[in-house]
Amino acid sequence: MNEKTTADLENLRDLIDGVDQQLLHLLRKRLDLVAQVGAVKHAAGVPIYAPQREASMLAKRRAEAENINVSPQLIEDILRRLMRESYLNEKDVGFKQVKQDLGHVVIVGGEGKLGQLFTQMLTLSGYKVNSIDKNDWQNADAIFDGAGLVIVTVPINVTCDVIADKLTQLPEHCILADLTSIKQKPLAAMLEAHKGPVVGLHPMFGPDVGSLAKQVVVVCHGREPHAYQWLLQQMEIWGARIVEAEAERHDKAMQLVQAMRHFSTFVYGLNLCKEEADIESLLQFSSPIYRLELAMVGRLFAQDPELYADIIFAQQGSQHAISDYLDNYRDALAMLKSGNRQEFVTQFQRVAKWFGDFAPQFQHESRAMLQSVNDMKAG
Ligand SMILES: C=C(O[C@@H]1C=C(C(=O)O)C=C[C@H]1O)C(=O)O
Repeated sequence: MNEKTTADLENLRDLIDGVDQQLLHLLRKRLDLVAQVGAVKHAAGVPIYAPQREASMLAKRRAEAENINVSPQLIEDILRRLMRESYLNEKDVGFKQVKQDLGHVVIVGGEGKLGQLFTQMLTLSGYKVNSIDKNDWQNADAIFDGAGLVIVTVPINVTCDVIADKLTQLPEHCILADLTSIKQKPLAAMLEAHKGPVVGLHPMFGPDVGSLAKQVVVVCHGREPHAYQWLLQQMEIWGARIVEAEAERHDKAMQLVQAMRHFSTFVYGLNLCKEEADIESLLQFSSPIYRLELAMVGRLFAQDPELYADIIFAQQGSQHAISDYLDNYRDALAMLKSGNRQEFVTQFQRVAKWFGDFAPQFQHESRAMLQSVNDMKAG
């Protein structure tokens, strides 16, 4: 059935179409300017992401919006979306090469998704990048000869063996780095295998990010930090935020941020599957928060089980965190079964107090996410 309309409505809609077309041309104009910014940054070696510029621009536009009775949140949302587009467009012109006299880069596991992403970013920055994978080890001597940087990005469960077995004869001044999502063991293995500069990196994002702008890379220092300072600077030019951490503290945090997180998501999915939940009808009845939750759970199962098995099984310590969770779940279930409503409220308040200011902050952040989940509905 056609949507109902009137002549007045059609007139107004024509005017709106005209405004939207103007918006489109303005967008084109903005994208062209951003492309010029990209070229200037490329020449000057300025990072793709400029947080101070963004903050001051947003503050000004919000104030101007209020003056003409436009919601400040509306202009902020639009500008943030445009800035995301900018990062992608600025990337197209490439990046300044911080280290000119490096020799080539070798990515061990370059055929993997993260390996491909780093290959792309390094190539866009003017480095010569070679890859070595499972079947190329007979050519290893030639591939590593003259290398200035070797980045290991192979599955976690073989990382330490690959380092110990294959990376003991690297050129003396070559930097050895890894991208593994745990840090203590690979870092120790790299320090043992190689006498030169060593650094542990953990990119805190998946390989499907379009740009590294605002993405976090954790850095665990190994040996001779001055020798790889340029690499951190290079990643900052890509827009990444470098967060330094002790390997032990990083691994402990990962028990919650990764192993626990992914394991509970796995169990959530397993439960839906065993309960034979009907996803179609769940979606029909879903509130935005449920839709978001289902999307977060569902996206796990669109990915590689081996990768998640690696992350979850990599650390013995994770099992403690996960079984603590089970204990808490069991206690909470006992509270429910005993009908102790008051205890639920008391515990709720305890947790709320513990979250402190983060609770309202998260409520605010998630509101924007929920609204965009709702925006995506069509038909
Ligand atoms: C265009 C720039 O690059 C990025 C994108 C911005 C934008 O789209 O307005 C603003 C700041 C930077 O994070 C810039 O630095 O001006």
